[in-house]
Amino acid sequence: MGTRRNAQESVPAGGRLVSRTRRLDDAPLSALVRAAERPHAIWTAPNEPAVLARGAAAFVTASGTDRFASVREQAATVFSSIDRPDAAPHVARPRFVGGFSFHDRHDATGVWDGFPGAGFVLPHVQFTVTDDATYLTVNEYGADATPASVERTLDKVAAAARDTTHGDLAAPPGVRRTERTTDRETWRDQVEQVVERIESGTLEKAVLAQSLRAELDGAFSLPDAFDRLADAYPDCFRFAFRANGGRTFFGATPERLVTRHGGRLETGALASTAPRGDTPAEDDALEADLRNSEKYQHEHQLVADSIRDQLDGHARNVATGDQQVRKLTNVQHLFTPISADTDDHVLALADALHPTPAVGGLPPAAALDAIREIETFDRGWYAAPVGWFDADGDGTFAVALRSAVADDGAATLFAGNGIVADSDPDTEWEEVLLKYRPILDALE
Ligand SMILES: C=C(O[C@@H]1C=C(C(=O)O)C=C[C@H]1O)C(=O)O
Repeated sequence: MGTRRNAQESVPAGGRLVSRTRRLDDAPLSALVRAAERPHAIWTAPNEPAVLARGAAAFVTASGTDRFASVREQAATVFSSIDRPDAAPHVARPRFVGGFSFHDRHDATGVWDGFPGAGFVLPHVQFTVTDDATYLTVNEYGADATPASVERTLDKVAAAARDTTHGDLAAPPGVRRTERTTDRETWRDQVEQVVERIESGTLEKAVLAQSLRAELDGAFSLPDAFDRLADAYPDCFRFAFRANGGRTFFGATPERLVTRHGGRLETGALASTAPRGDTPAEDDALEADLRNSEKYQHEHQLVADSIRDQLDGHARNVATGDQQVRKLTNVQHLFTPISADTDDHVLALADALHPTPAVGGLPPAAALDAIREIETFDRGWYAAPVGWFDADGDGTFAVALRSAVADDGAATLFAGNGIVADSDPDTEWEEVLLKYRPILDALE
């Protein structure tokens, strides 16, 4: 993402962070995204402000098993020098936005060229969009950052934002041709391999995924794709991150990894999937099957129990809410909300929780081995944490599902499903295909 800096030169020492905020007249996110041309990052989540990042005041990268802690340390260096008026609106405070790779060992090559093991941008120009207002925050970091230069940028960007008009939603680019990393036969074989490992007692559950390359008829437009996802998946976390070479990783995921706000954390288990019905009666019947199925309940319970275990040492007073069914446009899932008290930084919580067995499996190490050995594509940032954090350690991370990485002419989509002892390869295949729908519908 963002700049060409590597880990060693991520954050120059001895800088200071100057941050100033101004409230703008009505400027909706969609119009700002259209005007931004090449935003570094876009983040929207249910019940929290949206963040749009243009340019980088600082960019931190990291790799390997320590990448969560490394990002936190580098960001702390930047935040420690902050010059920002006490009266500045808290909602528009500077936030790092970015994400992680799924695996500890990650190669930023192929479609993932430009996406490091961890990459977070502190926006130079940061728009924070709430239900009531849009704020413009300008951040500058360096030995020569001054309030005067920040104010000049504020003037310029605020004037340009006043002239921002909404612009029209164009027709989607259209998909000319699709190509799978995994054909149906290979998928059957992969599911059987997982089931064999489960039967031999080394594994309880593993999530198998695949990818789909879609060649586009027209040019990919992030603002259009983003607007379409907003219409179809209003309750999801929508995100987009742009890498150096010009590729964009984007999606609309229903899965919160964790939110930390003050001393409270919110997470949950989202696992087990059924299609939506064509009629209300059919939909109710599918929901009843999901709720009453021993297989789906087992698969779901493994995730909920594991999340509580993963929070051990990071949270107190862990409370589990009643199981619900989350209905999305394409599928329905079992969902169990979990909340707790915590003193940890959101990055420490994301580190502890990633990957939950909703996208990895159990036991965790055996599941990750199975995924690495059996899957025939590179997960990159798919199914990994994406989100934001601030100077206080508050933030939100979502699990980057229902996602794709796109350049001008093609998009690679990702989708997977949990495999347990009694999984049927053909049923799993159909469920996986449904998970491509959000992105395919935004492109076709
Ligand atoms: C792996 C994906 O989804 C995950 C797997 C699910 C399942 O196994 O039923 C359900 C929701 C997600 O936790 C995906 O969307 O690619």
